[in-house]
Amino acid sequence: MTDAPAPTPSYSYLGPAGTFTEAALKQVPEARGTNWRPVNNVGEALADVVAGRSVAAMIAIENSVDGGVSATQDALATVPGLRIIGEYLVPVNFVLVARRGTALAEVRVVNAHPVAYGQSRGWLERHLPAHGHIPATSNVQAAASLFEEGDRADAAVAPPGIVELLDVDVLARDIGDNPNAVTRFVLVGRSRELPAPTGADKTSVIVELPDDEPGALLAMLEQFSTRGVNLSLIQSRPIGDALGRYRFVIDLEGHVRDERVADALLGLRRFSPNVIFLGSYPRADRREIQYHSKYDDGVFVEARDWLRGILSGEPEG
Ligand SMILES: O=C(O)C(=O)Cc1ccccc1
Repeated sequence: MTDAPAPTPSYSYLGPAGTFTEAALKQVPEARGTNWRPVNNVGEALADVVAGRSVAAMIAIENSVDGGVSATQDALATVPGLRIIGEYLVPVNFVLVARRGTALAEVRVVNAHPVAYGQSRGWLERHLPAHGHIPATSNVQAAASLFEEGDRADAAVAPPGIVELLDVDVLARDIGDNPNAVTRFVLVGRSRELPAPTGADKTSVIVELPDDEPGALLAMLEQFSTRGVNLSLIQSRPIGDALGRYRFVIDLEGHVRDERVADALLGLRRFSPNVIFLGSYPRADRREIQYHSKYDDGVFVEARDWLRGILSGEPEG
């Protein structure tokens, strides 16, 4: 009897095909030749991972113009059991498209993904000052909706590649507020296995501050500064249960297998009522992490050995 072949794994991404999220997934070598599941939102992508329908999901987490994608940050804070396993960067720029024959002067209402809208607002306000906005689930869906019955929009903000997918006129190119805009995506799975350190890693955590403790924010930051750990992102998000309660989404330079990072996480864990470890993974830009030699692994190991010696009554050498 022969074993049945293992089922082809699936990866979830914000669809339909042609989105920037799909471009990010194309950068993942392990995803080649697998099933790709187009979904409508971050929640659906992560639910696929939690239920085991997909091994991982590609989700947008931050862009250089509009900042953190709050739906993603909040989902990572509240859906248990998720791990970030990789980071990918995609340059983004946008075109304004319409059904064939539409003139720019006729555009009253624009379909756009909220994050894309946030990045094209300057152009839209200058050229279509009285426009209305209808939110779309993705950049490609914004344009696809123009062909759906009952859609009230005259134009859509979409990726330049949309012209290969849909029969549209391009009313304007490069309508993004920043021509060098980049979106950062993360690949999120469930595996507890830590990727090996590469020397160019990031670690993501979400940390809650203790209530009503003066200086708590400073105490949190000291955990990093006293171990020479640099942060590449720190952003607060409301916890949502009461005014004035926040959690911090933090990306730090290094891998949890680096002694200085592990020691900083121990410090965080002692002080914070809730620390969520979201993963250690290679940085998208593969830039090697620089830190002072006084935070080398060997320095932490030596200090531990010294203490162990004291506790076990060894003579000091
Ligand atoms: O992946 C897409 O195309 C999206 O719709 C999400 C998005 C929105 C804006 C910038 C990058 C990704």
